[in-house]
Order: sequence, then C-alpha cells, then structure tokens
Amino acid sequence: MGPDPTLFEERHLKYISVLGKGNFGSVELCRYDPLGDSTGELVAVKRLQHSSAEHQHDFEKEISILRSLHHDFVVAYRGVCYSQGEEDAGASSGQRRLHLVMEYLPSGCLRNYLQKNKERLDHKKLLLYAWQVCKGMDYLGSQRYIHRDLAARNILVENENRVKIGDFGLAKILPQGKEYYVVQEPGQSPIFWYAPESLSDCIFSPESDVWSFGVVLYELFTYGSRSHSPTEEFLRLIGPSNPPLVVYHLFKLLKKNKRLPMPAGCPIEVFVLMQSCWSFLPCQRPRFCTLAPQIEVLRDSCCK
Ligand SMILES: CC(C)(Nc1nc(-c2c[nH]c3ncc(Cl)cc23)ncc1F)C(=O)NCC(F)(F)F
Repeated sequence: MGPDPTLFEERHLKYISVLGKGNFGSVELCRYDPLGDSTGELVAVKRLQHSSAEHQHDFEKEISILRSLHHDFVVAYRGVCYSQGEEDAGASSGQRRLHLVMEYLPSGCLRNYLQKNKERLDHKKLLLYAWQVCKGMDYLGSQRYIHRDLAARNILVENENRVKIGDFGLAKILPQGKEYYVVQEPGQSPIFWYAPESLSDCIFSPESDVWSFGVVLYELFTYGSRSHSPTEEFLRLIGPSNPPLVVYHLFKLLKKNKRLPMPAGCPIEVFVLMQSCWSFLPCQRPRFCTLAPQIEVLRDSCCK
C-alpha cells in the first residue's frame, strides 16, 4: 500500500496566485512540488476564509460531494491538505485546517473564455459546451445532487472541446424521498439565475438547476457579454428600484411571463429550448436527460 496520492503535504504546496473568491472561501493556484524543482503539478486549492464551525461543516460537505463525483464534465477532486494553524502563543489552537485540492484548468472560466474567443466559437461549438454541461448535470442529478449555482462563471474550460462544471460550494444532496431542498438563508444569491420558486420560497431542485441551465444557454449565445448579461437585461426590464425590492420585482416580472430576450443571432430553435427551461412551473421544464438529445439534434442540424 503506497503513499496516499490524495493527501497533499502543506510544506510542498507552493502558493502562486489567487484564482478567485468562492462562497466563504478563496481558491489559490499552487504548485505541488515535493521534489522542490518546480516540476510539480499545478493545482487549485480552496481554503476557508472565516472558518466558523458552520462554514467548516459546510466545507467538509462540499469536499465529500466533490470526492464522490467522477465525470468527464465535472471538475476533478485531487485530494485534501491538512495544515497546522499558526501556533498562537499559549492558545491550544493546534486544530488542523482542511483545504480542498482540485485540478487546475488553465483556460479559466467559461464566461471569460466566451468573451475572449467570441470570434472563433461557432454555434456548433456553443452547443457542444451546452451538451457537455447537460451531461454533467444529468450525472449530478443521478447522484441526487443539486448544484444551485449553475452559471457560466462556474463552468471551467479544459480546452476548446471540453468544459467542466465547477464550484460546488452551494451544492446540496437531496434527502431520501424528497425531490426538492429548502434552504434557510438565500445568502449572496445569484438571483438572476434563480427559478421563481427559489426566489419566492428558497426551494431548489433538479428543476431549478434546469432553469439556471437555460440562463447558461443564454450566456453561451450572448458570448458572455457584459452589457447583455442576465443581470443587465433583468435590471433593464425591472427598471430603477431599491435593492431589497429587486427580488420581489424580478419574481413579479417572471410571474407575468417576462423573460430574457433572444440573444442577437441566436437560432430560434435554441431560443425555444432556452424558454422551455424557463417554464414557470417546475414540472413543465425539460429534464437534463431529455435536453441532451435535443441539443445533439440541434448541433447536427445547425450549419454555422
Ligand atoms: C472561485 C473560483 C476560484 N473562481 C475562479 N476560478 C478560476 C479558475 C481557473 N482555472 C481553475 N481551475 C480550477 C478551479 Cl477550482 C478554478 C479555476 N478562474 C477564475 C475565477 F474567478 C472558482 O472556483 N470558480 C468556479 C469555477 F470556475 F471553478 F467553476
């Protein structure tokens, strides 16, 4: 029984830069370099910022979720790293801190990738990414996980022919016998990616993930545009209103069947698919297992 390849020693993790801030944590680019000659692999290391007991518990759940997922279109778990906290003089703070080690994808998140490569990404390619996210989400659902934060900013680019779902910081597992999950505090919520039932009752389900997938389709066909982002478009529809009421106005608008507009140049069949994901009633939305073959058909028929 050789050494455990999923156990990373803090002393060999060389900090390079901050990749971004997730929910309650930050993710750093590091090189795991046990030989000390800079030939080690690059990894993404997620550390908790304010390690309250509750955040620590949620973090441990996030780690166990990621450890259990093995799929081509889901960011890969590499292991964990235990670090001895700074030994405060006197205080017995020797408790070990846990860090999540994931694969590092150098091409970054899909939203930035779309903006930078807009000119050379045709509709066929956008539908390939959409299909891969669908397959990844179908796998997630088969493990009874809900992602709750599906958005182009949370999808990573492996290469121009492969994307992976990332950031499981808000993911939940569906309790046995229940088909949806109610969260207590919405927290800093990406409300413009949220289904109506999530806005009004904090209800999350595979069907609310499908709603968010519709918004990802919209982001794909607007090439991650900032000026036509879901946030900008919905704020334009809502008009000026003070922040606490935005959720209420957004819900009212969705209730009246107002939706994001068709992206410029988007094939009508793709827009129809997007809109089906935005059915007000969760039961009327397609499932990821039926969306994937529909996207395949569109991919094969679309010329550009
Ligand atoms: C919070 C964090 C760090 N943000 C970013 N990660 C990466 C980024 C770039 N390459 C990466 N390889 C692995 C990981 Cl976990 C992140 C990155 N690039 C830019 C980011 F803002 C992240 O986790 N975003 C969700 C993800 F994009 F990963 F789905």
